[in-house]
Amino acid sequence: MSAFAIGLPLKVDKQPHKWSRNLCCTAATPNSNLRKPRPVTPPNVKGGGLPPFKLHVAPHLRDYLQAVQQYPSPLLRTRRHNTFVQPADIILRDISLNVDQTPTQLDAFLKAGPRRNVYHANGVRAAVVSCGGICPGINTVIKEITLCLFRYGASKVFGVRHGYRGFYNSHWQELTEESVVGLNKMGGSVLGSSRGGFDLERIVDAIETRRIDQVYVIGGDGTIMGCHKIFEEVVRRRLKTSVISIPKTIDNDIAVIDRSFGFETAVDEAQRAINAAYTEATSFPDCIALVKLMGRNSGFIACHAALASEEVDCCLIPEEEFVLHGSGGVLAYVEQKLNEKGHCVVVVAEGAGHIKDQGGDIGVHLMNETKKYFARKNREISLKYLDPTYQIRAIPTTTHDNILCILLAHAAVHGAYAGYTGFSSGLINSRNVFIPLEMLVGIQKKVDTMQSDWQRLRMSTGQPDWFFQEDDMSTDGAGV
Ligand SMILES: Nc1ncnc2c1ncn2[C@@H]1O[C@H](COP(=O)(O)OP(=O)(O)O)[C@@H](O)[C@H]1O
Ligand SMILES: O=P(O)(O)OC[C@H]1O[C@](O)(COP(=O)(O)O)[C@@H](O)[C@@H]1O
Ligand SMILES: [Mg+2]
Repeated sequence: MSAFAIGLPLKVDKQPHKWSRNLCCTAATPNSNLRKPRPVTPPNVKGGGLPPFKLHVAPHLRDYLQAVQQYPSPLLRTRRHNTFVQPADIILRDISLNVDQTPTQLDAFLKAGPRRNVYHANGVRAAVVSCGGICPGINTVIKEITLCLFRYGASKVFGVRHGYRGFYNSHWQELTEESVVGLNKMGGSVLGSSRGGFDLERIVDAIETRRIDQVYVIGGDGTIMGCHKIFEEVVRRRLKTSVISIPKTIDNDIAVIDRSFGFETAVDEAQRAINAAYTEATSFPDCIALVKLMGRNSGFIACHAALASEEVDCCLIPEEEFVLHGSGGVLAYVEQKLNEKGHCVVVVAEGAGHIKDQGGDIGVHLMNETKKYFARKNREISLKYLDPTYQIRAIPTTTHDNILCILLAHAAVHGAYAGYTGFSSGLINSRNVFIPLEMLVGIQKKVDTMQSDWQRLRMSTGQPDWFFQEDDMSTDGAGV
């Protein structure tokens, strides 16, 4: 489906530091046939023109259904005209530039929001499903999709139970304006969720036989891969059905977007565990408190929670190699902290050291190795181990996260009504946009240990760069 994401040939001003005011690039706009790009001139800004950009346009029903009809938005009855998004409104992804370098194409996305014209008539039948692990905010997303759909005049909103398998395995639950009241106060997913059970043919059969016009899929990286397959099959069958993803992951590991909903809540909740760990650590002599947090492949929760708490001495994540033993290892560093201040707080993401991949548990391993290390030295320590992993994802959202859920849900519905499909709503530079699904498929976002978040954390905790100190691994045993 790469034809949908359009690379834009651009006229680039050859003069360094001066982008042409009249710089023009070709881009498919929402009203054009995507196979026939037409020129779009970025709006002028004071002091110069916008730099060249590459607009990632979401697929549209018109791309494969020639006869698809356009209607005035039902929202025109209740909204002022100037509150609608214009077809050429875009959001840039790259806002940090080095002006000494030749400008390159900047990634841009269609701004999310309601359009004046829609491609679904009154009486839409929609389905909503949530898949994968639970996460704070799923219920708010379900509630707001439902409410927004009814504002547009939808006739039926179905909740598919327990993830993808629910498309063909169980009865669908009807969602109404009344039934979603108060959902935002509840953790988990009112529809249930699941891993596994993805049967593409049966899922799209169910969508087709139940005459579903819009499918909303709430889920993480695995779910998005499934969602993209559903979209492709829907296109293959030439169904007039918009397929939309609302990215969900507590680990914040979805590419392109600023952050996923629920992440901030999880980081907040993790603070409570770290605070408890700190209180324990400072209440006993020579006390080490160890907190294990979620993050199998990406350590964002551990990194942000440790940074925010300012009470953590050491944070271990999957993205950074480390050694436990030896003079440059984690255990020697913990000992140094005990010597300096009598306590040490360690936060570890569950994927750190990659022993989870072999079925191990890094938290338990670290606890055991720490005990053995100090026993060998005949040093009495206290060790407190906290594992709040499930606790941090089973709660409702905090304020900002709840607003994010509302934005993402509404953006998804606006995009679907505007005829877009095969896209995800998402936040880029704090603005809601439509992201073609294919940009999210198969990529997992990781903490970049060369970038500011991690470097800031190291500056704050004072923990060393383990990688450059591993020459002493041999002194008292094996590494991780
Ligand atoms: N490559 C894939 N193709 C189709 N469906 C997938 C794929 N990977 C995962 N899924 C489905 O997505 C759902 C959720 O996936 P999972 O990886 O458990 O959670 P998450 O979406 O949160 O990453 C499951 O039903 C799973 O079968
Ligand atoms: O025990 P479960 O339900 O499989 O969930 C644990 C896993 O879910 C995660 O939180 C991520 O799941 P999601 O991507 O579905 O949000 C991982 O950090 C963790 O390994
Ligand atoms: Mg996943």
